[in-house]
Amino acid sequence: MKVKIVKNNPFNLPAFETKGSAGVDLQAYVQEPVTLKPMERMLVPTGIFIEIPEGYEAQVRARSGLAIKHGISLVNGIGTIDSDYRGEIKVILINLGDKDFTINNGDRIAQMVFIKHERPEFELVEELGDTVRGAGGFGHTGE
Ligand SMILES: O=c1ccn([C@H]2C[C@H](O)[C@@H](COP(=O)(O)OP(=O)(O)OP(=O)(O)O)O2)c(=O)[nH]1
Ligand SMILES: [Mg+2]
Repeated sequence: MKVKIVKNNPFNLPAFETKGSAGVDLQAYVQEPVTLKPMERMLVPTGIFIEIPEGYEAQVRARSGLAIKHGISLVNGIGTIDSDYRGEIKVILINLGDKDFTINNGDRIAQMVFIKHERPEFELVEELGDTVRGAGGFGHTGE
Protein backbone atom coordinates (compact mmCIF):
# COMPACT_ATOMS: atom_id res chain seq x y z
CA MET A 1 0.00 0.00 0.00
CA LYS A 2 1.37 3.45 -0.92
CA VAL A 3 0.70 6.80 0.71
CA LYS A 4 1.60 10.00 -1.13
CA ILE A 5 3.19 12.60 1.08
CA VAL A 6 3.97 16.29 0.73
CA LYS A 7 5.98 17.91 3.46
CA ASN A 8 7.00 21.44 4.19
CA ASN A 9 9.11 20.53 7.21
CA PRO A 10 12.86 19.82 7.06
CA PHE A 11 12.56 16.42 8.78
CA ASN A 12 13.09 12.96 7.30
CA LEU A 13 10.08 11.13 5.90
CA PRO A 14 7.99 9.41 8.59
CA ALA A 15 9.53 6.01 9.27
CA PHE A 16 8.74 2.88 11.22
CA GLU A 17 11.15 2.87 14.19
CA THR A 18 11.43 -0.93 14.41
CA LYS A 19 10.60 -3.87 12.19
CA GLY A 20 7.36 -4.53 14.04
CA SER A 21 6.19 -0.96 14.68
CA ALA A 22 2.54 -0.47 13.77
CA GLY A 23 2.82 3.29 13.49
CA VAL A 24 5.15 6.04 12.38
CA ASP A 25 5.89 8.88 14.75
CA LEU A 26 4.63 12.37 13.99
CA GLN A 27 6.97 15.27 14.70
CA ALA A 28 5.94 18.73 15.82
CA TYR A 29 6.74 21.39 13.25
CA VAL A 30 6.84 24.61 15.25
CA GLN A 31 8.77 27.83 14.62
CA GLU A 32 9.67 28.12 18.29
CA PRO A 33 9.17 25.93 21.37
CA VAL A 34 5.63 25.98 22.77
CA THR A 35 4.72 25.23 26.36
CA LEU A 36 1.49 23.59 27.42
CA LYS A 37 0.42 24.37 30.96
CA PRO A 38 -1.48 21.67 32.88
CA MET A 39 -4.91 21.13 31.22
CA GLU A 40 -3.92 23.33 28.29
CA ARG A 41 -4.53 22.00 24.76
CA MET A 42 -3.03 22.91 21.41
CA LEU A 43 -3.37 22.06 17.73
CA VAL A 44 0.20 21.11 16.89
CA PRO A 45 1.28 21.26 13.22
CA THR A 46 3.40 18.50 11.70
CA GLY A 47 4.24 19.95 8.29
CA ILE A 48 3.03 16.84 6.50
CA PHE A 49 0.15 16.30 4.09
CA ILE A 50 -0.83 12.82 2.90
CA GLU A 51 -3.01 11.15 0.31
CA ILE A 52 -4.29 7.81 1.56
CA PRO A 53 -5.84 5.26 -0.82
CA GLU A 54 -9.64 5.00 -0.63
CA GLY A 55 -10.72 2.35 1.86
CA TYR A 56 -7.99 3.30 4.31
CA GLU A 57 -7.79 5.86 7.10
CA ALA A 58 -4.92 7.02 9.24
CA GLN A 59 -5.33 7.12 12.98
CA VAL A 60 -3.41 9.62 15.09
CA ARG A 61 -2.65 8.06 18.44
CA ALA A 62 -0.87 9.10 21.62
CA ARG A 63 2.63 7.92 22.48
CA SER A 64 2.59 5.92 25.69
CA GLY A 65 5.92 7.27 26.94
CA LEU A 66 4.71 10.86 26.84
CA ALA A 67 1.42 9.77 28.39
CA ILE A 68 2.94 8.03 31.42
CA LYS A 69 5.87 10.42 31.96
CA HIS A 70 4.17 13.74 31.28
CA GLY A 71 0.40 13.15 31.04
CA ILE A 72 0.38 14.11 27.36
CA SER A 73 -2.77 12.90 25.62
CA LEU A 74 -4.93 13.59 22.58
CA VAL A 75 -8.11 15.56 23.24
CA ASN A 76 -9.93 13.64 20.50
CA GLY A 77 -8.84 10.22 21.77
CA ILE A 78 -7.86 8.93 18.36
CA GLY A 79 -7.63 11.40 15.48
CA THR A 80 -9.18 10.22 12.22
CA ILE A 81 -7.46 11.21 8.97
CA ASP A 82 -9.89 10.71 6.07
CA SER A 83 -8.64 9.45 2.71
CA ASP A 84 -9.99 12.59 1.02
CA TYR A 85 -8.28 15.01 3.45
CA ARG A 86 -5.56 17.08 1.81
CA GLY A 87 -4.80 19.50 4.64
CA GLU A 88 -1.91 19.41 7.07
CA ILE A 89 -1.92 16.61 9.63
CA LYS A 90 -2.31 18.24 13.03
CA VAL A 91 -2.26 16.76 16.50
CA ILE A 92 -4.65 17.93 19.20
CA LEU A 93 -2.47 17.58 22.30
CA ILE A 94 -3.52 18.16 25.88
CA ASN A 95 -1.35 18.28 28.97
CA LEU A 96 -3.14 16.16 31.59
CA GLY A 97 -0.04 16.22 33.79
CA ASP A 98 0.65 18.60 36.66
CA LYS A 99 3.72 20.31 35.17
CA ASP A 100 4.33 22.53 32.16
CA PHE A 101 5.30 20.54 29.07
CA THR A 102 7.44 22.09 26.34
CA ILE A 103 7.26 20.95 22.72
CA ASN A 104 10.36 21.64 20.63
CA ASN A 105 10.55 21.61 16.86
CA GLY A 106 11.00 18.01 15.73
CA ASP A 107 9.76 16.36 18.93
CA ARG A 108 7.90 13.10 18.28
CA ILE A 109 4.53 13.95 19.78
CA ALA A 110 2.18 11.24 18.49
CA GLN A 111 2.04 8.32 16.08
CA MET A 112 0.02 7.48 13.00
CA VAL A 113 -1.33 4.03 12.11
CA PHE A 114 -2.88 3.10 8.76
CA ILE A 115 -6.05 1.02 8.87
CA LYS A 116 -8.43 -0.52 6.34
CA HIS A 117 -12.02 0.32 7.00
CA GLU A 118 -15.49 -0.58 5.73
CA ARG A 119 -18.11 1.83 4.42
CA PRO A 120 -21.33 -0.10 5.05
CA GLU A 121 -24.63 0.47 3.36
CA PHE A 122 -27.24 1.12 6.05
CA GLU A 123 -30.37 -1.02 5.80
CA LEU A 124 -33.30 0.49 7.70
CA VAL A 125 -35.27 -2.24 9.55
CA GLU A 126 -38.05 -2.37 12.19
CA GLU A 127 -36.24 -4.80 14.50
CA LEU A 128 -32.72 -6.14 15.07
CA GLY A 129 -31.83 -9.86 15.43
CA ASP A 130 -32.24 -11.57 18.86
CA THR A 131 -29.20 -12.29 21.05
CA VAL A 132 -28.57 -13.55 24.61
CA ARG A 133 -27.04 -10.18 25.50
CA GLY A 134 -29.91 -8.20 24.07
CA ALA A 135 -29.67 -4.63 25.26
CA GLY A 136 -27.41 -5.50 28.24
CA GLY A 137 -24.19 -3.54 28.31
CA PHE A 138 -22.12 -1.11 30.34
CA GLY A 139 -20.99 -3.78 32.82
CA HIS A 140 -24.16 -5.89 32.95
CA THR A 141 -22.06 -9.11 32.97
CA GLY A 142 -20.34 -7.93 36.18
CA GLU A 143 -16.89 -6.53 36.91
O1 LIG B 1 -6.33 14.55 15.01
C1 LIG B 1 -6.72 14.93 13.90
C2 LIG B 1 -8.04 14.72 13.46
C3 LIG B 1 -8.41 15.19 12.21
N1 LIG B 1 -7.51 15.81 11.40
C4 LIG B 1 -7.90 16.25 10.07
C5 LIG B 1 -7.97 15.07 9.09
C6 LIG B 1 -9.43 14.74 9.01
O2 LIG B 1 -9.74 14.15 7.75
C7 LIG B 1 -10.06 16.11 9.20
C8 LIG B 1 -11.43 16.07 9.78
O3 LIG B 1 -11.40 15.37 10.99
P1 LIG B 1 -12.74 14.93 11.73
O4 LIG B 1 -13.69 14.33 10.75
O5 LIG B 1 -12.34 14.12 12.90
O6 LIG B 1 -13.25 16.33 12.29
P2 LIG B 1 -14.65 17.04 12.12
O7 LIG B 1 -14.80 17.91 13.29
O8 LIG B 1 -15.73 16.03 11.82
O9 LIG B 1 -14.35 17.96 10.85
P3 LIG B 1 -14.98 17.84 9.38
O10 LIG B 1 -16.34 18.43 9.50
O11 LIG B 1 -14.04 18.64 8.53
O12 LIG B 1 -15.00 16.39 8.97
O13 LIG B 1 -9.20 16.81 10.10
C9 LIG B 1 -6.20 15.99 11.82
O14 LIG B 1 -5.36 16.53 11.11
N2 LIG B 1 -5.85 15.55 13.06
MG1 LIG C 1 -15.69 14.72 10.10
